[in-house]
Amino acid sequence: MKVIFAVNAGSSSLKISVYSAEDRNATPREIANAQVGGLPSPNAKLTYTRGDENIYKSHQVNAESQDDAFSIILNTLLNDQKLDKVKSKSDIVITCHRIVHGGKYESAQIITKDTYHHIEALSDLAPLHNGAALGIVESCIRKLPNTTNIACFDTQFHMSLPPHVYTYPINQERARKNGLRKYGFHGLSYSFMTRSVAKFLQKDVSQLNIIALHLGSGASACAIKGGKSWDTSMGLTPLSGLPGATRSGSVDPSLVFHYASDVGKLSPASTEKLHISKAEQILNKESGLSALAGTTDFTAIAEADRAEQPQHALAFDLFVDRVSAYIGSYYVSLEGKVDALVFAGGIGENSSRFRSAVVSSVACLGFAIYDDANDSISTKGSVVQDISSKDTRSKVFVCQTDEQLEMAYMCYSNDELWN
Ligand SMILES: Nc1ncnc2c1ncn2[C@@H]1O[C@H](COP(=O)(O)OP(=O)(O)O)[C@@H](O)[C@H]1O
Ligand SMILES: CC(=O)OP(=O)(O)O
Ligand SMILES: [Mg+2]
Repeated sequence: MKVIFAVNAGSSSLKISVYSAEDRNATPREIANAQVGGLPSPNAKLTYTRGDENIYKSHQVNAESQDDAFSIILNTLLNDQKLDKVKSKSDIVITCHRIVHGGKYESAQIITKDTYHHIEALSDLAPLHNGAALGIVESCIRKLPNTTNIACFDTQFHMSLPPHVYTYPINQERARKNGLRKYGFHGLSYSFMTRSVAKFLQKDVSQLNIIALHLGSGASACAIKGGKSWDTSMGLTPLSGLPGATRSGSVDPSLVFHYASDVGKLSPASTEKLHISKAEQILNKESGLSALAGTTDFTAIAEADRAEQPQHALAFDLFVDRVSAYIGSYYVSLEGKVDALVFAGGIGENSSRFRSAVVSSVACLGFAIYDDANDSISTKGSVVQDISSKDTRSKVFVCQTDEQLEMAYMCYSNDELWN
């Protein structure tokens, strides 16, 4: 029996799921799940579930960083007497980590000194993520000496992008030398969605074409052709494409030079290890929904009275517009052969109003939803839920994506990682 930890450091959350497996061929079974949301904050919220039992629903904790949140979750798990498979730190034999930027790694890797340094070198390309995730890897090396640490990359799913999609039209020698290309992110989520939707439709993964939307604090879209990533909206870094909670998404690159004269300088948030310019700080952390509406709480944005809070309405409409534009573009690049449009992520799974607005705006492509189904998505329901109206050619689904389960699945299905 092995106990696996799956650690997912998102930009605003830390999610850890604990799995047990009796043997190599058993499916990972989740025995506990803990999340700290609203990071970083002295009012962050801890949610903890053991089996079917909710222990904490929204318990206030002080977590100024992802690493603080990791210590809080580790202590919660170790102090829970009823979690009998995790009695001590030595019970945790595999810890898989979601690493957002993995450069050109095509598969999950055991973290050695070399892999660690390689991931560290990529940190500047994912300033909200890699550094935080590596801080947790370091904590695991220190605090869980029996564990093998495994890096599962957000980028690996997108290594199938064709050259005409991943290439930027810039000097090619410079592009190759500096690794300047589209990498794409949220790959663990897209890989989970692909497997789950194929299973739901009883189709072979290699026959599946979908337009998948992962809409969380970071938001992206992905065209999946024959079960593989064919195009995606994020690029060299997770900044491009759709706007996010605090990220601008794509803007005219020249905007940077007109924003203010000193944005090329190092941001005060830079550290010895991580160098970010003021421009990167502004576009990654001070833009997006928060710059438009003054909040990153999408429920508040979606439910606001349009006349009383026009800035909320603007943020909502702008997000609908950008998401719809990707759906249109990917519908064309998939030659109209689309099995389903799939919504996932904190916003995609929870905001029926947003799904409804997006699907209305792409109705000309033949998508339509059944309102009753859209309004009654249940987190206790199945992983994939169909919200399309009856007679549509292409389906609309909501998928409760699970990046942690995808990582556990990768470890279970890979001999090298398992042994
Ligand atoms: N019930 C809800 N209705 C609308 N939006 C929600 C709801 N729950 C969470 N969200 C939004 O989802 C986003 C966080 O998504 P999530 O995927 O958890 O983030 P992360 O990128 O940190 O993994 C936030 O913008 C939050 O406001
Ligand atoms: C890649 C990325 O933006 O991740 P998240 O949405 O978890 O912040
Ligand atoms: Mg996320």
